[in-house]
Amino acid sequence: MSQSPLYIGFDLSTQQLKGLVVNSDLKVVYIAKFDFDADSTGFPIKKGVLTNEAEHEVFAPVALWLQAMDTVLDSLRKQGLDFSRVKGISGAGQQHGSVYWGNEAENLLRSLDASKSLQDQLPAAFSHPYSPNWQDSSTQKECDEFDAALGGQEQLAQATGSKAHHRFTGPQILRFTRKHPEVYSRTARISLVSSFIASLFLGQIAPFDISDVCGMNLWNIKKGAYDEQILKLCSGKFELNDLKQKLGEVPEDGGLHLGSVHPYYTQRYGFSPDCTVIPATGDNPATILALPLRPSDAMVSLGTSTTFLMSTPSYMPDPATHFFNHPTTAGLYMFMLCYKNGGLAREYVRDAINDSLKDTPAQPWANFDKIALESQPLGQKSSTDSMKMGLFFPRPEIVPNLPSGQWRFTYNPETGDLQETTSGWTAPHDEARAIVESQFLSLRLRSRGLTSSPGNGLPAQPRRVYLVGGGSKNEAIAKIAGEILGGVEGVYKLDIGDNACALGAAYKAVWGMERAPGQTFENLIGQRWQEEQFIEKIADGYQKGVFEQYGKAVDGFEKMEDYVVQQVLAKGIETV
Ligand SMILES: Nc1ncnc2c1ncn2[C@@H]1O[C@H](COP(=O)(O)OP(=O)(O)O)[C@@H](O)[C@H]1O
Ligand SMILES: O=C(CO)[C@@H](O)[C@H](O)COP(=O)(O)O
Repeated sequence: MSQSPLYIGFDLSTQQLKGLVVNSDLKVVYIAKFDFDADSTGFPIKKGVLTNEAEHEVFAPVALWLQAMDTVLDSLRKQGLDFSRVKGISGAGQQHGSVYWGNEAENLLRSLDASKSLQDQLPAAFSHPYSPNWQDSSTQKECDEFDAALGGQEQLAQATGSKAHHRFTGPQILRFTRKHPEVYSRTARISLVSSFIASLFLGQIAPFDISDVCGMNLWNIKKGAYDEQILKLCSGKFELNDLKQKLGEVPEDGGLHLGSVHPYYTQRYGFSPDCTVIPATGDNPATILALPLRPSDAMVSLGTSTTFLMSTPSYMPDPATHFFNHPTTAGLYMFMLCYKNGGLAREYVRDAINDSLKDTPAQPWANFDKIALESQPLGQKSSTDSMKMGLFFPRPEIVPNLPSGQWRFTYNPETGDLQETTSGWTAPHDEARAIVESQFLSLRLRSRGLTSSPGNGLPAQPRRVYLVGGGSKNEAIAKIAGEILGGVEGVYKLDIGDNACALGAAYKAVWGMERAPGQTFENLIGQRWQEEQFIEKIADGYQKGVFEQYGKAVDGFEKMEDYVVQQVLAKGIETV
C-alpha cells in the first residue's frame, strides 16, 4: 500500500467535532464524527451548549471538547487510519468562542502523558471551565462601549471589519473582566476555539489565526495589528500589557509551520514525529477553503444559521456586514453575513404546511418544495401586480438587529408603495416561497456592492453560487437562490455537503505542507481540483427578466426592513 501523505482537518462546531482525512489529491479517505448531545457523557448540554437565560448567556464546557477529541482520534484509529502517514493537521473552530487557560496550562500541555486521555489530564489547565458561545447575547453594555470607542459603529467597522457584536470575543472578554475579575487575574492565556485545537496538538499555546482574529473586534485589519485604543477598553480595570500577553502574537502566514505534534500523539496514536501543526482557523473562513473560490463566486451555507461568504480584494466594511482577513491569501478578504434565522425558520413553515395538509411525507420537505415551486415569484400574477414579501424570524435576528417576530407586506414596484398587511396572503402556503425569497433577497441586498458584471452587458452578479450545509440538498431552494442571486454559470452544491469546513481545514493543511515557495492556496488547490467529482450543478443561475424583477423587489425589501427596524426602535423593544 502506498505511503503517500495524509492530512487531517478538525471541525469543532457548536454541536459536533469532526475529523476528516484527505490525501494529496484532495480526496476524502476517512471521516470521524462526535455529536455532543448524542455521544458525550457527563455534560448536561442541549444542542452542544448550556444556557443562563436570565443573563442571555450561552456557553460550552471545554472538557466536553477534550472528550470529543479523544473519541474522534480513537474512532479514526479504529477505522484503520495509519497515523504515521499524517503529515499535517489543521482545524476549523466555531468563531468567537474563547478558552481561558490558567497558570498551569503550558506545563500541563508540555507534559501530556500518553497513557492517559486528554480529558483525564487537561481540565486543570483551564482557569474557567466554559467557553462563551457565538449564540451568547449577554454583552449589550460592552458592545455599546466598543461601538463608542472610536466614535461610532462605522468607525469600529472600518478598523476591525465589524461593528460590535454580542458574540465577538472582545466584548465577551471585557464582560469577563467584570463578571469574573479573580478568574481573569488567574488567566495566563486566552485562546479562540481555533487556536485551542492547534494548542492541543502542539502541546503549547498556539497563536491566533490571521483570519479568525478578525472575529474579536480587537484586530485593526488595515494596520495588521491589535488596535491599541480598543485593547485598552477591552482590558477593563486591568493592565493593557497584561491583556496583550494573554492574547499573544498573530503570525500573518496562514500556512505557517507552528511546530511538530507533541510526543503524546506519536506515542499514543503512532503519528510521525515530523507531523506538523498548521494554524487552525474559524469555521466560516475554513468553509471558503473547501474549493478554489474565485473573488466573483458566492458561497451560501444553509445550516442551522445561514452564512453568506465571498472572497474579495475589496475591503468595504459596513456596520451591517463582516470583513475578515482571508485565511490563506494576503491581499484578499472574506466578506460574511451571518443570520440566526436559517434552517430553523424554514422548518417552522415546512411543519405548518405539513400540519395544514395533515400530511407528513417520508421526505418532510416534499410539500414545502412543491408549493414553493408552484407559487409565482413574489406572489405576483403579473409584473405590475403588488409583490408579497415578509420577514420570518422565530429567533431574534442579527441582520438586521430585530427581535423575534413575523411581518408581512405588499410592495408595489411601480409606485414604491409599501403596505404592512396580511390581506392577500394565504398562510402558511404563501410562506413557503416567501421565506426562501426573504432570506435570499436579504443576501442580494447586502452583497450587491461586491459583485460586478460578468460582461456581455449582463447585470452585476456572482459567477457561481455554491451551496453547502444541510439545506444544500434542497433543489427547490437552489432554484429560487439562482433566480434571486443570479450566477452566470449556475448554482452548485459541494459533493461533501455538510463537511465543507472540515474539508477546508484539511486543504489548509495540504497547502501549508505541500506549497511551493510563494504558491497561493487558490493555485495549489486549483491545480488538483477535480470539478466533475467534487461539485454538482443543481440549478440555473441568472435568468433574464426574473433576475431584474427580483432587483425591483430588493428595493422594496430594503424599504420594508427599514420600516420594521424604525417601528421596533420607536416601541423600544429589546432585540436580544
Ligand atoms: N432536504 C432539506 N431541505 C431543506 N433543508 C434541509 C434539508 N435537509 C436538512 N436541512 C436543514 O439543514 C439544517 C442543518 O444543516 P447543517 O449544515 O447540518 O447544520 P449546522 O449548522 O448545525 O452544522 C437543518 O436546519 C435542516 O432544516
Ligand atoms: O458566529 C458565527 C459567525 O460569525 C457562526 O457562524 C459560528 O461560527 C457558528 O458555528 P457553527 O457551530 O454553527 O458551525
